[in-house]
Amino acid sequence: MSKIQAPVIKNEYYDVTFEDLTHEGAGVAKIEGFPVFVENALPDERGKIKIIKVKKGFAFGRLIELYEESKNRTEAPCPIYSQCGGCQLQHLSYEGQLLFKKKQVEQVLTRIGKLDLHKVKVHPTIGMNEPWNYRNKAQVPIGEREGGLVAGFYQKRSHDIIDMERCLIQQAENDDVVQAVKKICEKYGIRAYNEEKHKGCLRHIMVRYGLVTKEMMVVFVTKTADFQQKNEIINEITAKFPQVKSIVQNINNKRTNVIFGNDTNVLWGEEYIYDKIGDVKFAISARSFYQVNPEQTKVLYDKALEYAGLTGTESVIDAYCGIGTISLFLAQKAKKVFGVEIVPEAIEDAKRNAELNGFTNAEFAVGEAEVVIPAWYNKGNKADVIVVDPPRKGCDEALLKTILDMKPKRVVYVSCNPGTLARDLHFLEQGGYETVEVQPVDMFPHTTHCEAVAWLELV
Ligand SMILES: C[S@@+](CC[C@H](N)C(=O)[O-])C[C@H]1O[C@@H](n2cnc3c(N)ncnc32)[C@H](O)[C@@H]1O
Repeated sequence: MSKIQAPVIKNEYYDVTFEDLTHEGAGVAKIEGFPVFVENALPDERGKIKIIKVKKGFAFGRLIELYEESKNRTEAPCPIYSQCGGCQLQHLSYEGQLLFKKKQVEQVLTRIGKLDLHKVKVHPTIGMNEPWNYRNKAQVPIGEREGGLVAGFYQKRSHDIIDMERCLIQQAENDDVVQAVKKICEKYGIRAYNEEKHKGCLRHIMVRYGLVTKEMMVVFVTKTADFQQKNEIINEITAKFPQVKSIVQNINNKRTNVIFGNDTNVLWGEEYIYDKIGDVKFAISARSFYQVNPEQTKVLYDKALEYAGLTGTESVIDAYCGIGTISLFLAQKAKKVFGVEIVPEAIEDAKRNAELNGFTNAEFAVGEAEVVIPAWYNKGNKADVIVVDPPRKGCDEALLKTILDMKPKRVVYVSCNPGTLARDLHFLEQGGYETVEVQPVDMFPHTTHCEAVAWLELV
């Protein structure tokens, strides 16, 4: 069989029109039907590209010159946008980003979910009024340069750390604390961890901020437990930032890209800081999973609660419950909530959070949702409503099968990956459910990440 030749050649230049955006935010042009992906290009734009890599069914190009700009193009306000990989869509107007996310959901629901968009209402993406400074957690790698430390971000496709004073999607309070802590550590001669030599001390600084309570936590991730002059460093941080309520050390002695190690000790203050979403208060520890955009989290959880349609008589399962955030939102309106999560520490936090808010109708179990929930059902238990909020890979099939067996009248699916959402909705539709509505919520403005919540009814 003759091999099909790609109609493009590496290092050659082509004039193209961009038709679409990939889910990663690259512009898509077609040359004789052959897709070429180009960073920083937008649909409806025309320009000159250079082909930089040719693969079997597609190629990558670099934008050389724009002949015609999209009406949705805007100047990226961040001065380091082109170096940092954190945001991918700052060159697209915010309105354009919200449309892109809705379209992304619609495309996968049709292509993967086989859903008929005449029957399923996909709402416009709910965005933020002020889509900047929303992140409540800064997690910055630490490096060294002549005469000092650098705290910033890994340059795109490399492990070189670029110093950064301001991140436009970060809460300014977090940037202030990171910069000050870097300087304090510098003053006391703390050495940064060197990845290649596996030597040095400080690997990462993490700062968390409770948007409602204004409480802050500082976490030092170090190579070993030995952290010289920590008392002096703590004194300086607490004198400068009275809102810091907790200083924690995490030890990671491994040669790895994974940020945290297994050992975490409180160096000063509390083990937790607190924050509130709506009326519910949460204790957040250094390792807890807590949504990074608290303002939009409230929007997302309110929508999940609305889709759950609770009247106070229902028994509800919250699968993949983390520290019980959605569970406790549901507990406000349900008779009983049963939360399941794989991380034991998160379940301890969930139980503590239930107690903190005086909820006696929420119960939590540690384990894989696909094991715990079938076992619970086999013992004769049933839920009227099931809420799932799985990681990017979506729900395990064993859990989906149990949902089909258990037949709750409603399923609410909170998703951070439209592709797996569409796959799982298809499975549930095949088994007797009907998707009624899908609501994309912009949890991560200026990035390509897309969150959505779907409401399904048993037919
Ligand atoms: C997207 S987070 C949602 C957390 C929580 N609902 C929230 O909004 O904060 C997904 C959660 O699923 C947990 N997880 C991953 N695989 C799991 C599994 N097989 N069974 C139960 N939980 C799992 C993760 O630890 C994480 O806490």
